[in-house]
Amino acid sequence: MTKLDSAPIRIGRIDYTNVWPVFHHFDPTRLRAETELVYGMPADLNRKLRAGEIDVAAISSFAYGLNSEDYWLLPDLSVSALGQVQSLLLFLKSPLEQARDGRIALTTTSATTVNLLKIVMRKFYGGSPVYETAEPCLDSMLEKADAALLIGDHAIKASWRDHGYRVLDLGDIWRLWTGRWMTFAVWAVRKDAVRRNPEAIAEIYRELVASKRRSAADPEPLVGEAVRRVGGTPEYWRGYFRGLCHDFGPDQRAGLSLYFQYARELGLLDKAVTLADWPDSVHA
Ligand SMILES: C=C(O[C@@H]1C=C(C(=O)O)C=C[C@H]1O)C(=O)O
Repeated sequence: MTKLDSAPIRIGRIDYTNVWPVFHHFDPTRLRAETELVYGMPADLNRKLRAGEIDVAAISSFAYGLNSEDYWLLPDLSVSALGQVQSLLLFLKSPLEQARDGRIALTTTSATTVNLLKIVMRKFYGGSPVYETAEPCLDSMLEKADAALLIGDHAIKASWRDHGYRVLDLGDIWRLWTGRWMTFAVWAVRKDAVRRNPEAIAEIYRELVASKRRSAADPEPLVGEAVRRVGGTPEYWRGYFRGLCHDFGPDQRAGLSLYFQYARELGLLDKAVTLADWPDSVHA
């Protein structure tokens, strides 16, 4: 065995509640493979997977589109929704008519949703705002901008505040204009990591799918933990998890393909994207 073969597999875990169903029952200590969990915001994990600092991760689906030739998708895992998500939110300080050609602050943590917002503004609303990237803090973002985009738990916590802003849910808008599902995150593995250690990746994959199934069968443990760790009510979290889908079937793939097509039309991506599943996962 070479040294590389025995290095732990580094698994990226998005530090937002939306991925909990896939990770909640995933216990790395039970695996035969040696692993290390790396927590981060989606944008950090996108960069780390690209740089080979981690091997397999939940990442922004847009980041898969940028680097698809180096990655395989772990089949049937995603963070998707048909319509409202509750954690991909544009907070409007100014009327939409003004924000459309005004100034919009984008959270540093996202890749999929910032580009979804660009598609929405250009293609659906016919606007061309100036974008600036900012740390995910609603108050400082809106000091100078007409609107602010937050995702994940930052969006959820901001939505609970008595802020007085009009709020648009990007999942809702995508469904309204396209009728499609949207996929915000996928699980991707580096092709070189699979070549080095196919059995370990297969084991990790099996355990992630098992966790997803257990969570879908009984979300209550996740609901309880979300209340304890993030706040809010059990009813809120039941509704939140119900609105998310962690499968990646034909409907989700069709929605994501349309998003990639629009992103390419607008020059946000410079090539067409093929959704390529890890072929050996069938043996996992
Ligand atoms: C549903 C969500 O999906 C996500 C959105 C992402 C993005 O915009 O890049 C990346 C991963 C997920 O966290 C969310 O953040 O609330």
